[in-house]
Amino acid sequence: MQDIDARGLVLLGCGKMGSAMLAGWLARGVQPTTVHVVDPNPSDWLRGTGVQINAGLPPAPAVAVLAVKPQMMGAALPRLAALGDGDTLFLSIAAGTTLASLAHALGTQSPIIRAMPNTPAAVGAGITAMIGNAQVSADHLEQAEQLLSAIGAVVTLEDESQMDAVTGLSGSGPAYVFHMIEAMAQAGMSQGLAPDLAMQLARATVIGAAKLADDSPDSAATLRQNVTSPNGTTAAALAVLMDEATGLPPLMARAIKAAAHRSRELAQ
Ligand SMILES: NC(=O)C1=CN([C@@H]2O[C@H](COP(=O)(O)OP(=O)(O)OC[C@H]3O[C@@H](n4cnc5c(N)ncnc54)[C@H](O)[C@@H]3O)[C@@H](O)[C@H]2O)C=CC1
Ligand SMILES: O=C(O)[C@@H]1CCC=N1
Repeated sequence: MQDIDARGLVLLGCGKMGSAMLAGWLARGVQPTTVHVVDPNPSDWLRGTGVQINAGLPPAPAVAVLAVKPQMMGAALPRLAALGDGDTLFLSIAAGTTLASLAHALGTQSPIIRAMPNTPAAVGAGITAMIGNAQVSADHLEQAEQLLSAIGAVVTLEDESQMDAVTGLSGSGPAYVFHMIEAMAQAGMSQGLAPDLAMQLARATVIGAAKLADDSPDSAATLRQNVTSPNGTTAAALAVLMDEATGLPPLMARAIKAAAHRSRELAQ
């Protein structure tokens, strides 16, 4: 992060994802005074970090991170278009906003990386996929890796067209798991449990299963089989969940297809 200490970092938009990233960078030792945040609604947390808020921007920061809603990009980008010295790396996490449209606004010679993180970034357990345009050097990629690894794992894509599927799978994915907690708790209530107990059991089950999946060398399929006694209760439930026509696989396929489709729509 030496380059950032010397040249500064600009963060455009500091909502849920911007603040998760900023918290990760500060925890990694980025100096607050080198970070310049632009956001019309700075949170109390942001004000307490010691970063520069809505002040003058350095003309050629090491990195400018774009974390506003895709619909806000049009209004927000002109502020950044004047920045950069040809070596300033632009890093966008906006869903659906393509490298081509970013280059159109920021200059076709600008190095730009498009990335897709997810909200577990807030606890350092995110996963981000990224891809850069032709102007991005190995140093830029390393810089982006350093910044994004402060909030979790990082993978590099081979082709930008993969980004819509990534957005549908891991970008939006935490919401599917949270909804599963809601649905499991609701189902427990339908079987006679009190709401608080049902929610406690559902949350703890998802957290425990996620930890086990993380710690164990076994595949998800093996971990599933380990729960499933022959002709037992789990087998009865999985017969419903694994039904080819009405089970979870076709439902999840439709959900992720809808998210990927929306990601493509946002690019229009
Ligand atoms: N929330 C999520 O799970 C994920 C979101 N993303 C992407 O991250 C981006 C930000 O999403 P969130 O953090 O969830 O949204 P958010 O609504 O929490 O944050 C957006 C921030 O941008 C600020 N803002 C609005 N207009 C602005 C302007 N003209 N200049 C500067 N700042 C401005 C708002 O005040 C707000 O603090 C979006 O593009 C989204 O597609 C990517 C991965 C996951
Ligand atoms: O819902 C959205 O559009 C953003 C992108 C991925 C997760 N949240």
